[in-house]
Amino acid sequence: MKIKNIHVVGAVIKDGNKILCAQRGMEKSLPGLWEFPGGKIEETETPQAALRREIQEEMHCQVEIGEQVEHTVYKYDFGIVHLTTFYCQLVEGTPVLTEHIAIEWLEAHELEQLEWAPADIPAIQKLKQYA
Ligand SMILES: Nc1nc2c([nH]c(=O)n2[C@H]2C[C@H](O)[C@@H](COP(=O)(O)OP(=O)(O)OP(=O)(O)O)O2)c(=O)[nH]1
Repeated sequence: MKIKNIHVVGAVIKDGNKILCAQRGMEKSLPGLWEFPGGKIEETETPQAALRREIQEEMHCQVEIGEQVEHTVYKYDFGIVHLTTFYCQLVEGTPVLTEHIAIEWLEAHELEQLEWAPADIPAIQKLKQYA
């Protein structure tokens, strides 16, 4: 069977020096690992539109999307994830937990304390470097 390509966007939501980190549920793929909130890009969407939609759905917030942080391609056993992360600012609302089991606000140099989804590691490195 052909392995599927999964196009995903993630939001690096910054508030001052802190970055929002979200923990995946235990019943999902990559259980309990940390990620940037976001999700799959639907066929008709731009990455930015997908990210705005996902953050609204998952965290009940509105974000303004800035520059790209990183683009990574990572092969998991369930598919090849093409992950693009963008800097974001909250413009309305306070993040609430709907799909995730925990959130943390950490400084860039603290991000490595968490166990991240493997596709996120290049973004974590980059954020640390530019902090
Ligand atoms: N949102 C998000 N997803 C990520 C990141 N890193 C990473 O490998 N992923 C993976 C996890 C999922 O396989 C996919 C995102 O899909 P999703 O958020 O729409 O799906 P999900 O977790 O509800 O779905 P599933 O994989 O359990 O079916 O990308 C990240 O930083 N943010």
